[in-house]
Amino acid sequence: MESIPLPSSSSSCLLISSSYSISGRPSSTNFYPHRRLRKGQALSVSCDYSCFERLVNILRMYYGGANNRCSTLLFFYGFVEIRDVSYRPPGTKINLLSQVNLSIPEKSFGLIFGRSGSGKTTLLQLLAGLSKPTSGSIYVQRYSDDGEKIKSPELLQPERVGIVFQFPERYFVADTVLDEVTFGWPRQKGGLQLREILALRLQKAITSVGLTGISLDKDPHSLSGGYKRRLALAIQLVQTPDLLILDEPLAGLDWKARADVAKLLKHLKKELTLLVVSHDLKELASLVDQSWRMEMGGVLKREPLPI
Ligand SMILES: Nc1ncnc2c1ncn2[C@@H]1O[C@H](COP(=O)(O)OP(=O)(O)OP(=O)(O)O)[C@@H](O)[C@H]1O
Repeated sequence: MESIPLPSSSSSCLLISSSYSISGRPSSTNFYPHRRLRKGQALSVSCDYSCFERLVNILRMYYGGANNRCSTLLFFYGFVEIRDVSYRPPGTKINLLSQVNLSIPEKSFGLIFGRSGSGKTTLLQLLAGLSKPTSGSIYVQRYSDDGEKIKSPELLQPERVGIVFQFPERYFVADTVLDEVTFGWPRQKGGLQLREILALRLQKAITSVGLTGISLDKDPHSLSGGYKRRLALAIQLVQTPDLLILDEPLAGLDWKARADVAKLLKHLKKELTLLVVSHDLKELASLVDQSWRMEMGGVLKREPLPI
């Protein structure tokens, strides 16, 4: 981990939390290029890999000056790693996945494509913790910016993973949008703090998927196809996952809804790691940072999109 010592009188720090996002909390009014920050307001800047280095240099210049208020500038980034994972359903002799390796950086967009029946959904189910690998492991590893591993790998906790299945609207169970999003939340009255946290999470999820114009009393089944997908995303986002996996997010939508969902995914990529299985390569191509082909027999190969 790189740490740049800055004046000891400083009381706030700027933290680079991954190779793609930068966040900080100024202790007093501060200027960030083109932006004034109020006391206590968090700064979050996202960029794709190509602009990361430039952004870091700007931050070094800006926060490295004599009047800066940062005590440290830390660089580290995390990867979700799948190592040598094989999967054979219990009671069978067929390997559906064979020595799969995959590494996806935080806050990036990975896409897995490949023929029907090759094992893509099976891999997503392992990532979501719905089944366990027969061998191999799935974990989160943090690295410093010089590529050194920081502490031991952490197991990828299923509660930190959101999964949106193919045609998620088929699994809607509630009569209102609000009940659908908050399904499974504690029904007893929690403390004020818990209720505030839940209300904030709800508001953030609804806003980030663009459902603010929709009444929370509306029947989820009466929404348009695109809005049903937004709702399915909100249901997952409200759990604040680190990794969101999506199985065929554009399937069955008309062209307008497909374009809307693709735009929404582009927006979500700034906030969390997305791993998507899709046959809709052209529509998602502009979002993709890394792609893999799943070959029959569950063999995964890193490969550019064939378009
Ligand atoms: N529990 C199971 N027992 C035996 N075979 C299974 C089991 N689950 C899935 N399969 C088989 O594993 C193969 C891979 O299925 P999977 O759904 O992962 O493929 P996929 O690449 O996602 O396909 P598609 O693109 O059509 O969704 C298929 O041949 C499927 O029939």
